[in-house]
Amino acid sequence: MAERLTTEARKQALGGIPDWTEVSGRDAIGKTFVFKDFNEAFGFMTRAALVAEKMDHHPEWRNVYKTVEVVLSTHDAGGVTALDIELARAMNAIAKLTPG
Ligand SMILES: C[C@H](O)[C@H](O)[C@H]1CNC2=NC(N)=NC(=O)C2=N1
Repeated sequence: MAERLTTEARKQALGGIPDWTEVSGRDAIGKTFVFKDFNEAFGFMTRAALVAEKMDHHPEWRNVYKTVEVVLSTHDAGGVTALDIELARAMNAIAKLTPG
């Protein structure tokens, strides 16, 4: 099972993933993606869902029109692990492919 990252390791990893920040009040990372419209937002979610399912690592997320709020945490480990960092990176890459 993936191990929770230390505060230092988490900080360092976040430094390399644009716009992901620590969620206040819990051991998790988050980012709010804003797209051009609902179609782009849902397209992003569809692509990200396929990656998440392949990783067997799933986001907490909320969509309102063109905005997708994402929170990542490894529930089995009770905090942020390398899996969350990997999924955050993948989501940034997917969002880049989405015209918006
Ligand atoms: C049984 C299954 O592998 C686990 O429940 C997986 C599924 N997806 C998961 N997703 C996340 N974010 N954290 C987990 O601990 C987790 N565990």
